[in-house]
This record gives sequence, C-alpha cells and structure tokens, in this order.
Amino acid sequence: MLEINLQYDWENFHAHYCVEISKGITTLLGGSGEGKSTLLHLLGGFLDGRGELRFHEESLLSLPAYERPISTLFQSDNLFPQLTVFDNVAIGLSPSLALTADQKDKVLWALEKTQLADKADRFPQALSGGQAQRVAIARVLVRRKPILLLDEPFSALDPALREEMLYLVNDVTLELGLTTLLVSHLPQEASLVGGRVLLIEHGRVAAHESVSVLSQDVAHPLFSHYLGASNRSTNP
Ligand SMILES: Nc1ncnc2c1ncn2[C@@H]1O[C@H](COP(=O)(O)OP(=O)(O)OP(=O)(O)O)[C@@H](O)[C@H]1O
Repeated sequence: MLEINLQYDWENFHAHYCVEISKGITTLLGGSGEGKSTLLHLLGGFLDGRGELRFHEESLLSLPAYERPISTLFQSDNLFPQLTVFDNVAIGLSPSLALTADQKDKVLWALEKTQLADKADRFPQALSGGQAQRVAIARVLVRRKPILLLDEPFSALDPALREEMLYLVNDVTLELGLTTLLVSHLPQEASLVGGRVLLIEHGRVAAHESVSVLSQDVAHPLFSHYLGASNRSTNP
C-alpha cells in the first residue's frame, strides 16, 4: 500500500494530495494544470513536499529520488543514439556501463520482458517508434523498483502503438506485482488498462474509484463533469 498525504505550494497553486493506493494500475485523470504531474514529481522525489509518504509502512519522504523504490518514465525520456539497445537499458543500472554478471542478467531479463532480446546490438536509429519506446520501458524495468510512475510517456505515439505500450505496462504490472501510476489525458486509456482511477482537481484527489466508474450508465457526478469536458476537448 502506498500511503500519500502530501502538501505542496507553488505561487497560487496549493496542493494537498491525500490517498491510499494499492497494487496494480491507477490512472490519474483530470484537466490540464489540475496537478497530475505535480503528484508524480512529489512521489518521485523531484519536488519537495510536506507531510507523509509511506510504502508498506516505510517512510519515503526523507529519501532522495534515487533511493526511493520508484522508477519514472516521462514522455521526454530519450535514448542515447551512440549506445546499443543493450547499453541504453544497462545505463538504467550503471551509468558507467561497467556491469556485474548479475546486472547483465537483469538487462537480459528486461530485454526479454519487452521482446527486445533480438535487438540488443542495434542502435536506436535502426528501431521503430514502438521498439524505441519499449527500450525506454526496459530501462525502467531493469531497476526492479516496485513503484512505476508514467507521466504520459506514450502520448506522442500513434493510437495502435500507444495501445500496445499500455498492454505491455499492464502485463508487467500484473506479472511483477507493481504499483503503477499512469497520468493520462484520455479516459479510454484508463478503461484499456483497467484498475482504478484518480480524478485530480485543484491539486486534490477529488475521487478514487474503480475504472468501471467511467462506463457506468449513471455516471459518478464528479467524473461525469470531467468526462463531459474531456469529450468536448477530444471531439471538437
Ligand atoms: N515547480 C513549478 N514550476 C512551475 N509551475 C508549477 C510548479 N509546480 C507547480 N506548478 C503549477 O502547478 C499546477 C499544476 O501543474 P501540473 O503540471 O501538475 O498539472 P497537470 O494536471 O499535470 O497538467 P497537464 O495535464 O497540462 O500536464 C500548474 O498551475 C503549474 O503551473
């Protein structure tokens, strides 16, 4: 269980996130500027929040980003063009690329998981967009952290590839027992991966529900307001 009670202030933005998140996938929905990314940055340790953050009873707040049991994948996570696929993944474990035998095994495991084992010696320019994105996922998986934060990492991909990546994230979350938080602008992405949804409004968790809330005939009042707005913005 990830227990969050975090406050953060930035000029006129006063956030206070209070929620308990269990294993599996949780999608963060909400309008632009409502505070979805801020929550991920606080969890990852990239912003300093006040309050409490616990994972399985262990307090994380005083830990620097690299010591938290958390890996993060952002949209802008690019590959190093001069490194092979293997080394692009290995750098997630060892910036010097001097790997122990155990670390090499972990890289091979991550490449298997993302179906890239036969691409290990390729350079990024010889990969398709989907393969490149899988390398970025492998680099995150290789660290074997139990919490995975994804801040719209697939939004630049075409719909079919985005779907493929979301299924991959879903598979590894279930298989490895991860606690995965996915920021999305698209309610249909939440429906695709299942699990739970958080509605973020004004730096607060306005609702925390099963994803089925998005498809119910009688919509949850808070979500129906958000869904109305998001339908208008995706279907002009
Ligand atoms: N360090 C910071 N620098 C600049 N703005 C900040 C900072 N921290 C918080 N904010 C403000 O916090 C608010 C929430 O931003 P955040 O990026 O978390 O929203 P979001 O829901 O992820 O938006 P989007 O969907 O557009 O990415 C914004 O008003 C933003 O300007």
